[in-house]
Amino acid sequence: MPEITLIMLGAGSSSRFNQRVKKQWLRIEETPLWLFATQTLQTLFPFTQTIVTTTPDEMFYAQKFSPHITFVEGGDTRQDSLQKALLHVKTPYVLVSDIARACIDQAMLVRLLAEMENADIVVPYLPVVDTVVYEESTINRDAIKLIQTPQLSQTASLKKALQTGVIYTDDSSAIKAMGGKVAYVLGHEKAKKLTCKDDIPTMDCLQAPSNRALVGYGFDVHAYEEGKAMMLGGIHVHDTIGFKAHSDGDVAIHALIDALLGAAGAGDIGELFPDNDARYKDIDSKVLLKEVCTFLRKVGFEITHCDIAIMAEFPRLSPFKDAIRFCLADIMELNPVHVNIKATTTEKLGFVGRKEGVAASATATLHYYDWTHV
Ligand SMILES: C[C@@](CO)(OP(=O)(O)O)[C@H](O)COP(=O)(O)OP(=O)(O)OC[C@H]1O[C@@H](n2ccc(N)nc2=O)[C@H](O)[C@@H]1O
Repeated sequence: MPEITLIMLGAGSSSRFNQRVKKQWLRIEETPLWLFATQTLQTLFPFTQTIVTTTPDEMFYAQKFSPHITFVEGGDTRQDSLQKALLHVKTPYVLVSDIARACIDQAMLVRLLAEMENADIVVPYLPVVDTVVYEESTINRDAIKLIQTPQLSQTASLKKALQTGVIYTDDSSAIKAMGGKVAYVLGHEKAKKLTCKDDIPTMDCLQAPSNRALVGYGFDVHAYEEGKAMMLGGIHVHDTIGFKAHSDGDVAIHALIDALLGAAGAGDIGELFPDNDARYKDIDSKVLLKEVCTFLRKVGFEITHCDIAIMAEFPRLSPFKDAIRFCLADIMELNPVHVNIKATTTEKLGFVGRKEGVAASATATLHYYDWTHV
């Protein structure tokens, strides 16, 4: 069995998809597209290693989906990402595909494998069936090939071809420019690339996202600190007694952020915003909440509900509950009725009862972005 590494290129900006969600993160049932495309190919061949390129800000989250994939930070261009991934390839052959081509079939891969020892690269293509006019002249359409991926290269040839510094739109162009041998095999209509949202209905291998509700839980505590304002739920609730914290100490927002991250399986607030990072010194936690909501929508979630309980003997929060609700609803772009705020004392018990600090817990509910109605 030939040793082949699979490289899946998924670090694109998804700009032409032009939705809040990036196309890489559309869910097929509960699987993000990048993992669905990867697993589709992995079921067709026992690759020695699988490498996925992703953007730096999504890397931490993508890694939570599989311990068996090598994740590599992508570059500014497809070719940059490919060259970074190739640094990790040790096998004589490499299959390079775009996660946007998610519907690859076995027969197409078999055709690529059949030619792999006869060329530097094997490339799937589609013939042109329409009449083609080039600069007002009709040209011979039989001479045209519409190139697809995945493309199967001899690793050494591909690495060498990309060293010239010239930017190519695909691997075969680079190898051809180097004088390498290119073998063409018939591709498949199904292997079309998901580029714009209107392409979705043509991707017949994609199942609709799950409609399961995903619920997360968060909890945080902060001690009082005199000499600073208290921000709670995004609202200024006291002038001279605030919270001891690296940020503004908004314990309600921190619990809410942990609940949102929990529902997505994305870890906790301290992983995203380390409390020793100068960027977050005295930061307004509303900024952190907005960043988390934007990230969650980018990676394929809709935010549907949250419920926060604040445990405090001081200050009295009833006068602020509605202001907190509307403030957080605005940041999360939620109907305020779906942002519930509760406050309770602990009947003088524990650190809250002794007025040493405030605790907050929260739940948050997410759903997968439903692309079937795009
Ligand atoms: C908001 C920030 C940023 O300014 O700081 P504060 O303003 O609260 O101080 C932080 O995100 C606030 O993170 P938070 O998670 O509440 O702080 P901590 O309780 O100290 O935990 C910090 C990090 O250490 C990890 N941690 C915590 C406890 C523990 N026994 N083992 C751990 O590994 C947590 O997973 C977390 O990622």
